[in-house]
Amino acid sequence: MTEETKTEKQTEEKKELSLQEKYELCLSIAEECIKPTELYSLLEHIEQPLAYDGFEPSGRMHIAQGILKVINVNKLTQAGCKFIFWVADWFALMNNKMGGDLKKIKLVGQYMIEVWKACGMDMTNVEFLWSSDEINKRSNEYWTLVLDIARRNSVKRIQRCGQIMGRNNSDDLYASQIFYPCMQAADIFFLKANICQLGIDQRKVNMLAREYCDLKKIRHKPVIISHHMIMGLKKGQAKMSKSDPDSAIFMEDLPGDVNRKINGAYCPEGDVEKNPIFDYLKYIIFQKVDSITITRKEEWGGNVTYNSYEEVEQAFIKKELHPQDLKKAVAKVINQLIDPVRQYFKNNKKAKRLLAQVKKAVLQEQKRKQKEKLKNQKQQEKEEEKEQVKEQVKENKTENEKEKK
Ligand SMILES: N[C@@H](Cc1ccc(O)cc1)C(=O)O
Repeated sequence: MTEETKTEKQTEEKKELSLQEKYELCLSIAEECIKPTELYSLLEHIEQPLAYDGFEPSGRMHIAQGILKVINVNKLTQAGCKFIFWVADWFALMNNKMGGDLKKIKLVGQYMIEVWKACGMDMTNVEFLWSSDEINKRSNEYWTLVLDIARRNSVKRIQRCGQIMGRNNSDDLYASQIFYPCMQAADIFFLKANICQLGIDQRKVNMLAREYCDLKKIRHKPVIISHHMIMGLKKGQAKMSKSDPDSAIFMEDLPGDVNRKINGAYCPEGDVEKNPIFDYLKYIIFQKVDSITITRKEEWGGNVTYNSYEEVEQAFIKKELHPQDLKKAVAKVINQLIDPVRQYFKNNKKAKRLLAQVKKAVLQEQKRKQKEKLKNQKQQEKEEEKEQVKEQVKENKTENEKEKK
């Protein structure tokens, strides 16, 4: 094990925590918590609260889905929770992922579970449940819930949840994308989750579930602990994007990919706001290591070790630390953090085969999407041409009329 990874934070060790410590550990995940007082009471009165997160198996896995999720899940299980990962295979299908091919979606789901296992998720109190299996097992209960949620909400209200499927409010939705939010809200009650531990992009549907509790007079509403969404690496990219491979580090990126992407990342000198490198430092790196060492020539200030995120931030703001030197150190730590995943997929035969299948499916999906985009472009061009012809005819007509007069 290397120097950096040897100093993994204590949160990953098992020790009995006080109520206050558990509460603070849970809150440390939150960009937003609704509501902290309810969270406290939950931890106080329930022996093992149930937390859940869901994910669409939809392609490659970026570092936020990988390492950030592991950090959050480990914190919650250490705080005494049980954690359910909802493998949202049907949701990926409804959202037209992997060309709507459930077989491919399931393959990606298996791959994602393997990655989490490989990068240090403590599995003791973690369970993976596949949405299609669980819904089929208790289908009456599930669909009764979904229909009740659907009948109590307007189409407009459901459309406003578009962000949970990566859609804008103004986007045209498929009919399946109207089912989707109703089903996601139902999941919370179906799974009997006490805590919704999803990204802040999922807050609208979690709020809808809390509103549903008001309508149904359900006393204990689910507590929402929403985590931060890590920025994309390029300038102005608010979030990581699977369609732009350089916007994020992916869990099976090679060292050369990591170095290139971090080197090309937006990191303006002296500015820590809207700076993705600082997002990585705060939410990933300093969650996993206690210090980071910058190696540089004597003439540039010599080597220096920072023992906290705040120390790096201060040095950067004071311009004692140059973006280039920082990037080199950041790339090195990221490479160390994802190396166990690389090794696992290299050395474990079954995992290796799975990765090859996933890569093939992802490639097919990319091609399909490109084709679809091209088709849409052509369609649009055709429509524009039609419009132009119409305009022309109109103009000619008025010309003729003028001449007649
Ligand atoms: N909407 C989530 C996936 C999800 C699906 C169902 C859930 O109950 C929870 C989460 C995503 O975009 O990744």
